[in-house]
Amino acid sequence: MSLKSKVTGLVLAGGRGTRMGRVDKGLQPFRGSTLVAHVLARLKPQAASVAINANRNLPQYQVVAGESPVLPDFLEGFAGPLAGLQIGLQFCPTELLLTAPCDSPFVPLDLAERLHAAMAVQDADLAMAVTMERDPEQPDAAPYRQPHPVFSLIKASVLPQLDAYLETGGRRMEGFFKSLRVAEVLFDDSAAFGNINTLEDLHRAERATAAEQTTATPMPMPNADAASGPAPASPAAARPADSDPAALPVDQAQRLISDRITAVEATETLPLLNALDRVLAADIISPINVPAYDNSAMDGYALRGADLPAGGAAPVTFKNIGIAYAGHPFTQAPQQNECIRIMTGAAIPPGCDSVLPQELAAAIDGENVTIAANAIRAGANLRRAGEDLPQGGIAIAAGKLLRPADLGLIASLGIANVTVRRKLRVAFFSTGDELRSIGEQLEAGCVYDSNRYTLFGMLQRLGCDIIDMGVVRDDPHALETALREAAKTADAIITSGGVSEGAADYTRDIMALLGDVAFWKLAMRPGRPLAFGKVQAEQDSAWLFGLPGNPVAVMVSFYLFARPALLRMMGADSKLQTMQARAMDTIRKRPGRTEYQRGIVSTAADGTPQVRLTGAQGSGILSSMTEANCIVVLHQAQANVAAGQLVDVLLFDGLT
Ligand SMILES: Nc1nc2c(c(=O)[nH]1)N[C@H]1C(S)=C(S)[C@@H](COP(=O)(O)OP(=O)(O)OC[C@H]3O[C@@H](n4cnc5c(N)ncnc54)[C@H](O)[C@@H]3O)O[C@H]1N2
Ligand code: MOO
Ligand SMILES: [Mg+2]
Repeated sequence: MSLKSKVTGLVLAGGRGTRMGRVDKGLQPFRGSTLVAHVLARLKPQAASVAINANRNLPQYQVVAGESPVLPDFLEGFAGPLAGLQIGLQFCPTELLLTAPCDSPFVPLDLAERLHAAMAVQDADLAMAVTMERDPEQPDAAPYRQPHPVFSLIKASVLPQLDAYLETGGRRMEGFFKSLRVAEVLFDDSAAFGNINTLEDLHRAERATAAEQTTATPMPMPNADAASGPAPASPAAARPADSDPAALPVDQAQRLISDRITAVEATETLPLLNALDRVLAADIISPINVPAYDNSAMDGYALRGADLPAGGAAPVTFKNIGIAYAGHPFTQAPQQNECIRIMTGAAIPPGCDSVLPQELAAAIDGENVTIAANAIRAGANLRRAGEDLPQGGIAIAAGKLLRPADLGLIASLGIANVTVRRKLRVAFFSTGDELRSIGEQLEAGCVYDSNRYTLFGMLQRLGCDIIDMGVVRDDPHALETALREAAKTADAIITSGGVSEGAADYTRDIMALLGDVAFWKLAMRPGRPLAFGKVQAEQDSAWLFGLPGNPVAVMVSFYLFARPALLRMMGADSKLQTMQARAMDTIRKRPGRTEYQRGIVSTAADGTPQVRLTGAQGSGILSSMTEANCIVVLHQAQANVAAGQLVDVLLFDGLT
């Protein structure tokens, strides 16, 4: 049963509109229709049916609602959203009710899906959206959690509890929620939950181009009309007041991305030699003990430990009765004080449990081998059956990116074919009118496109199937075509450029039009702007990573955001390995953002790791990137680093 068939949508439009001069908020004109029509249009694809809760102007709401019901509160006197929720639950013909207020024209299109996922995992009665916000007055202060109780998915079965709560005179949503098991779901786009509270907010949002509202475009997606022409209003003025450009910390952005991304399902079974650099889809279970039998770790003499003098205190002489070679076992058990000449890897003869390395024999005289006092312990120099891998044990766990050692281990088990995840398809292109490809004439004001080459290299290293889509001009139609084509063929799309606020950068507008894409300003340097979300092209979709255009920023953003996400899609572990090294010089650093500085890690005279920066750290300076073998990570709260202090270092690990 699809989720949609279990969900009834409810647009909450029953308020008094106090902050909007008592006008009926939902009916305010907005982008060619009304606010409530936008919310309705965004809930409809997520629900079997949708109702509107309204207490005034019911005929007008009915016009917007069409066939859908318009439900006035059951309680008297504008009792607030809980009264709307009550009538919604009374009406709700399905298991679940999805609510959104009438002044949130940008409500996410995956609201039901994401709330439901959390509800199921946490066995909750209700799942509610939360966002991380920053105080615009105090940009350096820690972000805080902002709950959005009116954006909730609620089990219809909680109605008796709500009735009881309202009966006691309770009117606050948070108060009622205290009696429920509530799951909170972190959404990354504050603007989507930005209600339009004042007429001023409304006019500001109305003036904005559709595209600047990022995830905000109502379904169905606007056509080319909306995609043509530059954005007239300045983006800062265009976004709702609460989508403050305050920067998002790196770890939060990483979590927001990883929360949404799942591994591709499809797998394929390949001959072992073709599985290098692929991600194992199922555990490799050892069909045998490795080693399969007890064998010698040394060339020497196999003997019975019991024949060594007690405490090993005296020399002792053994009689050699035969030879065991690797592949040619000696099967006769020795008698007391007899030994067998044995080679490394040969099976230990029956009854033996110790090996004397031949160089430790005090004397060899014909078949007599004399062992000096204390030369070996009983049990020495044996490799026991199963000591590497026991039969039936997990030899390699699913999710491992197979490297040469893994191929060797799998081969040691006699396994010929392995099941791996299918390769990821990643499309990438550069954006910008100033870009020229190698071989083209470099006119004044132009630069050669380097990002496509760094991206090519990094994607290739990750083992993706790559689709190089070249340079796309700063032209809305070309960008739309490229993004659509990429969404049809690829699992992920990586673009560079156009994600900041520049006037000729159409990338943001088009990305927003084609999908549910958030534009972040991150508290980091380089790599401040980043776009992330899903681009849709009919039934197909792909995750989009819109990386900044500056040549070093694109690499750092790839490394920190795209790479872990792609690895996650590949079903692989994505942890980045850091180490610590001593700063060789002072490093200037401003608290409040994470800085990633290019460095060279080396070994100091005392053998410990040390690091120095590669020089100019501008985000366009690629030469200092090529010299580097690591990134020095200067954390958000960190200030200037004195020479000799330890700093965290991310090794490139072959990626760059
Ligand atoms: N007013 C503001 N301006 C900028 C901000 C900001 O917050 N407010 N952020 C700055 C930061 S930080 C970065 S990073 C850049 C990112 O800008 P875009 O992603 O929009 O990239 P473009 O403007 O298209 O290009 C920036 C820069 O990089 C060069 N570039 C782009 N693509 C390539 C390529 N494929 N190969 C080589 N070089 C490339 C391009 O020519 C520009 O010089 O925005 C800042 N501005
Ligand atoms: O951070 Mo931008 O990413 O300085 O180049
Ligand atoms: Mg550009």
